[in-house]
This record gives sequence, structure tokens and C-alpha cells, in this order.
Amino acid sequence: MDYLDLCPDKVENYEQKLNNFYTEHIDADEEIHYCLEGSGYFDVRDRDDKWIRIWIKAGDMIVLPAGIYHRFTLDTSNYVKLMRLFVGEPVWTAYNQPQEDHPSRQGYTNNFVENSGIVLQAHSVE
Ligand SMILES: CSCCC(=O)/C(O)=C/O
Repeated sequence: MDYLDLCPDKVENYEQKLNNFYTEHIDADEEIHYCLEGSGYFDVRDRDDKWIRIWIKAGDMIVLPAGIYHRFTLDTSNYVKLMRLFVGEPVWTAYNQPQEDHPSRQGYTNNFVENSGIVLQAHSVE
């Protein structure tokens, strides 16, 4: 477990980090983010490759399976504090899209997209 306090005063290379977080990528391991303060957006792809935007605020938790394409950005609050939970040692390597041959991507596709009864689908909001 670690904490990420994402604001300009507390993070080295703030702009670069934000750019990296907003570049579409996968991770090799599952990541759980619990929002302690502030807010922001996680975007994930639905099965038709449309973005689903998830707004997280204090008290919200999101589980990102290994291999899911995603990205993160702040909202107008410009601040988020996240508790990040993971199994074993944290590996913060982001694999930028496309990663169709990466084992975690193949695992995600097989387990969540092909064999899941739950269909992730984006809905447009008027
Ligand atoms: C602001 S934490 C989310 C950044 C991210 O997308 C990621 O995969 C970190 O490992």
C-alpha cells in the first residue's frame, strides 16, 4: 500500500506525471485505488473501445483489473489523494497502448471481455 498526493507542491515532475497518467495504458497487475481526498476521473474502455468516464471522490474505491486500458486525470478540484493497494511489491510500470500481446492484456481479454456475462458499455449522456 502507498499514498499518492497529487498536487503541484507535493509531487516531483507534476506535469510529466499527469501526462503519463493521462496516456492510455495497461498495468501488469491489478490496482485498487481508494480516494481519501479530492477527486478525479478514471477512464476505461468498453468492449466497443468507447471511453467510460468514472468520477471518483473521497470515499470511492476503484479496482482496475490487470490488462484493462485506462487513463487518469484530475477534475477542476485539481487535487486528489489516493491510497493505492496492490498484491506484493508495487510495480508502477505503465505499458502504453497498443499492448495486445502483453500477457496481462490477453488475460483481461479472455477473462473479462470474452467470458464475462457483464457487458461493459458506454452510454452517452445528453
Ligand atoms: C493517479 S493514480 C492512476 C495512475 C494510473 O493510471 C496507474 O496505472 C498507476 O499505476
